[in-house]
Amino acid sequence: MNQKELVIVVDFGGQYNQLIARRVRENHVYCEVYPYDKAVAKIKELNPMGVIFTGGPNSVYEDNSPRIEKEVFELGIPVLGLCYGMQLMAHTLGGEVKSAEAREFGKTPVTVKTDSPLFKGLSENEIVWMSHVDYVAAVPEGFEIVGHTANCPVAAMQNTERKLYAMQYHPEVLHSEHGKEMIHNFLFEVCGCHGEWTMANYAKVAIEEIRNKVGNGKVLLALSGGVDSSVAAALISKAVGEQLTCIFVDHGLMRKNEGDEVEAAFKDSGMHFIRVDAADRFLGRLAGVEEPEQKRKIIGEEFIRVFEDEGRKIGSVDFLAQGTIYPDVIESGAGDAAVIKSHHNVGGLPAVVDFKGLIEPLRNLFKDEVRELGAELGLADYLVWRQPFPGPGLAIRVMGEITREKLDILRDADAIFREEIANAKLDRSINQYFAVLTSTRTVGVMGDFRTYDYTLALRGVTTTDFMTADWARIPYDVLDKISVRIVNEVQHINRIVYDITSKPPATIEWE
Ligand SMILES: Nc1ncnc2c1ncn2[C@@H]1O[C@H](COP(=O)(O)OP(=O)(O)OP(=O)(O)O)[C@@H](O)[C@H]1O
Ligand SMILES: O=c1[nH]c(=O)c2[nH+]cn([C@@H]3O[C@H](COP(=O)(O)O)[C@@H](O)[C@H]3O)c2[nH]1
Ligand SMILES: NC(=O)CC[C@H](N)C(=O)O
Ligand SMILES: [Mg+2]
Repeated sequence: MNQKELVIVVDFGGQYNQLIARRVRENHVYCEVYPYDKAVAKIKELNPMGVIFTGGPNSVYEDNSPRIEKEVFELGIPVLGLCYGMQLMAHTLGGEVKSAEAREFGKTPVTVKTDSPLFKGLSENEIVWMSHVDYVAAVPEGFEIVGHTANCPVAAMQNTERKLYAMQYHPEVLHSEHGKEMIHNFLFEVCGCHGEWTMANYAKVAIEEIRNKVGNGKVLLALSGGVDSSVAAALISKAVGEQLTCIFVDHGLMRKNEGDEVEAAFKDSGMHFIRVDAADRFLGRLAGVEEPEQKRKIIGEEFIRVFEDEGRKIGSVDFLAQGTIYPDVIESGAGDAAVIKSHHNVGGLPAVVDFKGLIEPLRNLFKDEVRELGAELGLADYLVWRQPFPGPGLAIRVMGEITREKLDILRDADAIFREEIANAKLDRSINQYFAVLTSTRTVGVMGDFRTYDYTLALRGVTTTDFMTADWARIPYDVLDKISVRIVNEVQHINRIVYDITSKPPATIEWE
């Protein structure tokens, strides 16, 4: 890994911080994220090419808002402040930050100075994504304003001599139309990066690291057959071969036929593979539980207990490996970010675990990077391009209490939905699609009889990183075919709705 090309993102608690890291990496510059209170020590230790401050929910003029040591601006390393990061830069260096009367939110036209290195190659009028109430009312001495909007006097500022730059908006979000170019400009025009970091390098370093950590020990990998754990399996197997055993837990919350499909895919892969039938365990513990976070925690814990039991059977297993990726970590509330959902493999992990250590070689990667790595490792296309399926499975797609009957209804409906999406050749363009069994019942009429049955919701989204998503525009005739088939073929569903919310404000899964 070319550490010379490192950029450090300083996390002030924004929800999209990992996206910044991702944008940097898209430029083949390696990037790591550190919380604001540990960042300066890391910056001094690692001497990165550049530093980026993220946004965050606080206001700099409040007493307990996150700060950073002033010396970070004096190290001669370029700094780019975004949103809260810009406000903090202004505040720390003697500028003024105030609260505005109204929030500026959403796509906003901005006027920029194209002679700033940040805007090289762009036009004077750009569209950017704003999300703030506070604004910089006066820039610090030595700074010039290089961007403004109708409501925001300082949308971008710079001090080229000290290599300090800032933007009030979020270039990392795709809604900022040339945000990628602005980040590229910071990396290449300001920091002087060359972009030499690749997935082939990542694989090489990760394999080395796993080997060193594991030594002669044994590793148990939680393998779901999904993209992440399949890629983790390939990586760990390359690193420690026979020392790896893969455990697939069939928790009774899988989609139709999925258990058998996963078994078929891995049984003859050359890796040690064990399928555990744990449906009774999981469904027993989930009986009567309605609250989504509680379901997630129970599933997270039960997974671990199953792995521990299997570990004991194999004897002296040292490490538990999981296909955890960056979004799992951030959405479970890493650093100062709010907890949106406890992903079973992170926030749902019990405090006491019967293993010496965890191995999570994909913990810093985004979904599309994982796929790129999978392809690099020679994984089959159908595994690399599978749509993601959450570890808690159908438990978070049956709203409220889970019963075997509801699971069966959902499985059948979901299978029809997936089949028709594949028939319409939409399975690559819609990145995730599934059915949700709501707990709402409504009145219908079927063959002259009154029915009082469940409402099924269909969800389809387009996204690359699963951190933000748009609802998929599935053609009406495809939706119609799906609706007719499900109501005809699956008992106890008499109404179907299609989810037309993006993320944010909704999430992809319903629980
Ligand atoms: N049924 C399962 N059996 C064993 N391990 C599992 C199971 N479901 C999830 N896991 C573990 O939890 C991790 C996170 O689950 P997650 O669904 O995010 O990833 P994945 O299944 O590997 O990939 P994908 O996101 O494509 O579904 C997995 O990588 C795997 O280590
Ligand atoms: O392994 C997982 N364990 C979980 O607990 C979990 N919750 C959500 N997801 C998946 O993560 C992506 C984002 O989902 P949300 O927008 O619903 O948070 C989507 O791809 C979801 O399917 C999970 N995956
Ligand atoms: N998104 C942000 O970083 C917001 C920063 C600050 N809390 C504001 O509202 O202006
Ligand atoms: Mg999965």
